[in-house]
Amino acid sequence: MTVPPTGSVLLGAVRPYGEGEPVDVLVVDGVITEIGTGLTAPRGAERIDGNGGVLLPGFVDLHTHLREPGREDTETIRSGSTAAALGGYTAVFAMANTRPVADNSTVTDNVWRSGREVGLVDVYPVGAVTVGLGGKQLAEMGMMAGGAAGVRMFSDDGKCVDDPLLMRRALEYATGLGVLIAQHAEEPRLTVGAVANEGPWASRLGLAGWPRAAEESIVIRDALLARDAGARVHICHASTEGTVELLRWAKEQGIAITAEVTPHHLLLDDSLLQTYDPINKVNPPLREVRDNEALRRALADGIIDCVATDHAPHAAQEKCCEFAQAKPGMLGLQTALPIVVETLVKPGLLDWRGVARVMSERPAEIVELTDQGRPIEVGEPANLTVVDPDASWVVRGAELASLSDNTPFEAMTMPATVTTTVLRGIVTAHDGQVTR
Ligand SMILES: NC(=O)N[C@@H](CC(=O)O)C(=O)O
Ligand SMILES: [Zn+2]
Repeated sequence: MTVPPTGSVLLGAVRPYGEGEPVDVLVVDGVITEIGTGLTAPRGAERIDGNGGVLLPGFVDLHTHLREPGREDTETIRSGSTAAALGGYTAVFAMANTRPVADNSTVTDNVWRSGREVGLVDVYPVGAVTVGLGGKQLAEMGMMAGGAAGVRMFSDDGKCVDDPLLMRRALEYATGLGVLIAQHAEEPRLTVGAVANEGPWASRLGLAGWPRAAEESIVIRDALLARDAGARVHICHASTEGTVELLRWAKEQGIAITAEVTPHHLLLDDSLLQTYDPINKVNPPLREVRDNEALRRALADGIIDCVATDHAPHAAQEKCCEFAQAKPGMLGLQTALPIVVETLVKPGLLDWRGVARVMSERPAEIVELTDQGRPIEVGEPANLTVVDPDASWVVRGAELASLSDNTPFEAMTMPATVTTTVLRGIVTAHDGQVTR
């Protein structure tokens, strides 16, 4: 593996974890070398004024869809990396449901190399669990794990590995390889034709319901499979109150299960469907207010480990048709942090240390990254994000860096802004612009 480039920068007047008086943070060759006041930038180092902003470890997204290869009209590794850097991310995990599917090391290594070439964020390819996401035959996980990309997470996301025996084998195989399986928990026999949360809104609007049991039955099944296999399992985009209770139970039993929640499942509920606007169509579907509340509490108390965006770009023509025909998925990279501020920081459920935990530290731990999600201390790698906690802005899909516009937060006011992102000492984004 080639050594990645590093940079030197002086971040002036920042508040690590939003605590105390502003300090300067000096980064030399990608490593934090000094934290104090009145520091001067060595020759060649850039100086960025943090204006008293909150300094956090760079965010790590375990669930991003970059659409390259195959649908470069909707997102590329470059455009998605740009959105990620502007959103405060220093690492993203690019899901395998590309065309061709990332079920072999040629694809995963190419995604890895392209991410490095762009250089705005570390792009970690996720390998498919099964060949072609077909759910029938295990993919060559060992080859992908052993390739240049060193794939560390596998998922058929977009589809569930619904065959229990195959899932059991995948968990056993992954354990041997020391990698993680992330499950899109959806029992497909319960969601035939389903497009909206099963509940009063779906009934009223005549939309086919996606029952909670479709998610929860797979969550509990996979917890038990992981228990028996002595394996770790990660649950993608948890969306229901019931899933929270099952995760709580499984964790109490000592089962090695982790889970993520998306910003949209923290903030939005299925009453939005009354507009019939397919912009609000997503998998799993937007649920109910009680689910939003349960998911927020679960994130605050650690039952849900982290926030993941499920950034899912789609072309305008795939989002403007009938609700039932539209593609599911919504953008997320540039709005994730402000939504965490809105739903957790403002109500007092999380402080900035907690934000660092759910956006950076836990996701890095889950995939065993040793250079991300690290404490802001001398000697640590400088993957960092500066947030202006009071700079509000209005979301305009057309102005986001993604090649697609499908944000459900159009025209909403976001309460906070990522101002600077630093990857190994290289400023990748500052004041709304990427640097490369
Ligand atoms: N979440 C979605 O609604 N869509 C994702 C797939 C997925 O994450 O399940 C996509 O690839 O578009
Ligand atoms: Zn999914």
